[in-house]
Amino acid sequence: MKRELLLDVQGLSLTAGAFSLQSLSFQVHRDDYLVIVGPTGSGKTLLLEALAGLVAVEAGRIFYQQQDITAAPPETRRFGFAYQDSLLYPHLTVRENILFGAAVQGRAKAPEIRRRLTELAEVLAIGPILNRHPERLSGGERQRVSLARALLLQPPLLLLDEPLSALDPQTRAGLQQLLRHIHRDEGVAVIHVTHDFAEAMHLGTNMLLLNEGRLWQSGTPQELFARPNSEYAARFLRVENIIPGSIRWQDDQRWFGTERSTRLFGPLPEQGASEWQVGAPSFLAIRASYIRLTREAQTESGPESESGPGPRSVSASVPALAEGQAKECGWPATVTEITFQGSYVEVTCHAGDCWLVHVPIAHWRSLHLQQGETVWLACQVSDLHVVPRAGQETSMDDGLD
Ligand SMILES: Nc1ncnc2c1ncn2[C@@H]1O[C@H](COP(=O)(O)OP(=O)(O)OP(=O)(O)O)[C@@H](O)[C@H]1O
Repeated sequence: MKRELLLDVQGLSLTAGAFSLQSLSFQVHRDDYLVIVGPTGSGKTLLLEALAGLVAVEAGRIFYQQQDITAAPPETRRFGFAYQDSLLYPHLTVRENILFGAAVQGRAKAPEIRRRLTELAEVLAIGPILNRHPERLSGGERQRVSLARALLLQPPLLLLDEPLSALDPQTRAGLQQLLRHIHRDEGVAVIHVTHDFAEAMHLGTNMLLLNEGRLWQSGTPQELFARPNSEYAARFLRVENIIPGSIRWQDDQRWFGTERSTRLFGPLPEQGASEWQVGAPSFLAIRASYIRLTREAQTESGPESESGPGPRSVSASVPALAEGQAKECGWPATVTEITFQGSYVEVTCHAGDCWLVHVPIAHWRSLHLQQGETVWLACQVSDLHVVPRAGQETSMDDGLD
């Protein structure tokens, strides 16, 4: 079935003070839940405001259902918009704030609007505060009122700017369920800015990573999670293992040679191989949860080099694989630190390079590991992912939560 294209953003650029959004292009289909992530000040709110018509676009075009709405006034766009800081009218009660859009259209007293208000008041648990004024609300209450206002007129497209950031974990989980329901069952497309990685993974069907007003990477959240396209994306998306080294060519295949331990990992998967330049300084980027930790030690082996034994290698041939089993590479390491994290245990291991491994609690219980022990680490060859090394180190302090 052909997917319905709702929003088509082509080369959108604008300037706000010293900041600029630079030629952003992306599409939103009716069945999309697009999450936008990026460090603070990367332009996420400005982008939502441009889509809503609240700031002027300097170049590029925005099409909504094939209509050019680039210069259309905000009230004609019919998008629901829940702001990060709620922006509720202080002189109006919560009820009047929620009904504001309907009142502008002369529909505040319409039976279907009243029904919708009652429904939203119930699911958002704001019934008891409908007659209060915004200054007497908590941050979480304000966010829920803001969501109710955005949802009242059942817009085809919802723009959400960190709508759940001030909520406690339980309320947040409830509202995430509500947003999923609105998206899946009411057929509402959503564009949702968030700093919360778990939220982005849970809700998003697509993801945009913005940095300094530019589109850095787009794809499904799972793609960005497993295969960030740059050192910046890997650090921002909190890939735990970013190991320096370079691409080596051996046995007609690409391998990753680490700088410190001089181990070869591979052969690297074909996917992405065209971007992996042999000899180029790069990083092996692997999630801690993609590495398997076991007690039994295996023997390392690897590609035969014409010039005799090369650096120690960890290859797909070790350990021996049954037919149909995913190819793995493995290497020995020493446990240096063990940290309990609730549902998993983070184990720091040294093998020339430092590796972080996340071991699920159920597996951990049978391991009985101590600091100083030698273990065997392994990952699927298909999970070996290489990112180019940027000119300068990027701070990790502003990544996702
Ligand atoms: N009206 C304005 N005039 C001048 N500069 C602005 C204006 N609006 C936004 N900016 C600047 O544009 C940059 C991007 O702001 P924006 O609010 O879009 O970032 P953000 O990615 O949403 O950040 P956060 O995650 O902190 O909410 C910031 O440096 C901000 O100070």
